[in-house]
Amino acid sequence: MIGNSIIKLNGVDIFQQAHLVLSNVNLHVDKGDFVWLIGQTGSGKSSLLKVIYGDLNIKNGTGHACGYELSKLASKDVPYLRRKLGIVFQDFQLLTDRSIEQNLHFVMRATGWTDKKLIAERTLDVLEKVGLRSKLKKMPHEISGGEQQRVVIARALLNDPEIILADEPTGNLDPETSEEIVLLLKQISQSGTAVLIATHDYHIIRTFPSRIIKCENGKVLEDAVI
Ligand SMILES: Nc1ncnc2c1ncn2[C@@H]1O[C@H](COP(=O)(O)OP(=O)(O)OP(=O)(O)O)[C@@H](O)[C@H]1O
Repeated sequence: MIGNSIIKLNGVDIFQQAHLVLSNVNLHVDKGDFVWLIGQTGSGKSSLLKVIYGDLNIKNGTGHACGYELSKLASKDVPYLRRKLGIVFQDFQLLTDRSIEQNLHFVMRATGWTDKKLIAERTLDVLEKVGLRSKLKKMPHEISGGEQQRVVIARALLNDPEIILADEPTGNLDPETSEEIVLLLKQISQSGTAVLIATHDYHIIRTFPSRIIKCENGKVLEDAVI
């Protein structure tokens, strides 16, 4: 980390194959920031997130995420970068054939946790943070959609990330449950973990006003308004 800076992109060009999706991207996200990411379908939101989690290389410019220099990121570094990022995406849902506890243990073992006592303690700790300690033994289908999303957030918190990246975290939820999820993410940001949320849900942005960045016409615009 450079000071309080968690994400720092300076003059970065982002390509999908030969197509320049976003040019001259300048973005700073600091510890504890809560940032909305908006933009029309195809405007480059996912591409920007992919750069941050090391799934897309940067061309030109300089980029840092959680202390890693993105232009020099080797494939072997990617799993370590990912441990510093909590990912809350539609594509990373819970494993349906395992309990909440087993879902969390699975990720912990995959990210290098071995001590059974520490695994058990951390599992309860993150479930406590999202208010679901009592659901430890439940299967995903035995809890609501909003509770499942809370477990996904708990899973993202396991390795004490510097930032949570969330892509449409309220996509499948009713308005009331959406507000509960965003309130939880807001509280997480207030405890020091930065939060960056890509969304098309302007209602939820109005409910939780904060900094908005927008992908538009191949640029990332700061202080966007909706
Ligand atoms: N794997 C890929 N190969 C080639 N082009 C791609 C790839 N993924 C995305 N693109 C293109 O890059 C551009 C930006 O796409 P991206 O998925 O970043 O947009 P988005 O803002 O996240 O859209 P949405 O809101 O639909 O998720 C689009 O023109 C898209 O067609």
